[in-house]
Amino acid sequence: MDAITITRPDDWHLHLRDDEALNAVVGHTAAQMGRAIIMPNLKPPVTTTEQAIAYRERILAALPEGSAFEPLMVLYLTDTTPPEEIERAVKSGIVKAVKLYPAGATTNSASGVTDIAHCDATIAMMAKLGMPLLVHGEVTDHEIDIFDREAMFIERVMKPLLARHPSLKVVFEHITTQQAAEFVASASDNVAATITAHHLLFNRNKMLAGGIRPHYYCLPILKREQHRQALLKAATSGSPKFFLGTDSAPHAKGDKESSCGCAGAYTAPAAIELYATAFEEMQALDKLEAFASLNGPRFYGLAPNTDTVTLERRQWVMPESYPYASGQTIVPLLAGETLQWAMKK
Ligand SMILES: NC(=O)N[C@@H](CC(=O)O)C(=O)O
Ligand SMILES: [Zn+2]
Ligand SMILES: [Zn+2]
Repeated sequence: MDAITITRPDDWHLHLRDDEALNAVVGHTAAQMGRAIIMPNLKPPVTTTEQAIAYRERILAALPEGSAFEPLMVLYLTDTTPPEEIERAVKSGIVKAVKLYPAGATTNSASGVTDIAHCDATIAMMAKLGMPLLVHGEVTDHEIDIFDREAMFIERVMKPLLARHPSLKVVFEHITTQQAAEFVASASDNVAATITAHHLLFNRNKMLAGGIRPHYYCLPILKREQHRQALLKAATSGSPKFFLGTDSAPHAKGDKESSCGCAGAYTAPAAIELYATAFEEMQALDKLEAFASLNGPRFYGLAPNTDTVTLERRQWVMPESYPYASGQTIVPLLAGETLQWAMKK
């Protein structure tokens, strides 16, 4: 196959940041995706419907002329988010989900949830109103090895949470392990997962063998090959529970190439091309459309996009960097490397 046309995809897990950074990155996603679920881990986080409405306006204002890209907003759950905030969020029509960051688990998660028990009434309201909970699924216990934090989260948090709220819609975000893929596949229909392109394409050797490569450092951290294989299998299985979420997470070059580098891979400039490469590895390009463009809207109760995108087998070189905020630059994943698929402009 030398070209493939699919319904325009959506990104069900995206970081756009704010202000100058937002202006620098939003065009990359808007060129490919019809919609995206916008992560609320700003400084300060987007914790209220009012803040989500204002953030959405800033995103719309930052879009290139004529773009039809639609940001879908998310609230950042805290220990003190009241159930009434969920009612306001549903009423607004623009907030599509609420995000659980265990406090300390990842970038800008300091205001996250210290103990999910504090959120019980609010989560009950979400279950009642059909508001999905998006989960960064890693325990934060410093005793737990960083490579085991996702698998441990399933046992310690995810299973008890679903036992208590069996009808809650849950998206296990950016899954990275065989345990998570198997858990989601065997859970009830209200449980789904996003998978990033980088976790489908790379194992931890890419980050650590023959030199430490900070642009491959993200959370949850890349795992061993066995887990990558399980993710590829899940993404290409045809199950509607798995869908595209890039977790494209921009950080300035200097904040990545540092003695204490930030977590996050910037994949937005070639998101759909990277997924096509991963699906081709499994000889499953015929499964790409469901994963990228159909399963996500179905889970969120939305219609698929009505236009299409075409991918061509054509080599191109990923730029070494793009402009970012405050005169800084941002290094995309696979900077300077040759990609095999290109989106037709
Ligand atoms: N994935 C990451 O490594 N980083 C994300 C946060 C997140 O999604 O956990 C970020 O905001 O930079
Ligand atoms: Zn996360
Ligand atoms: Zn993320």
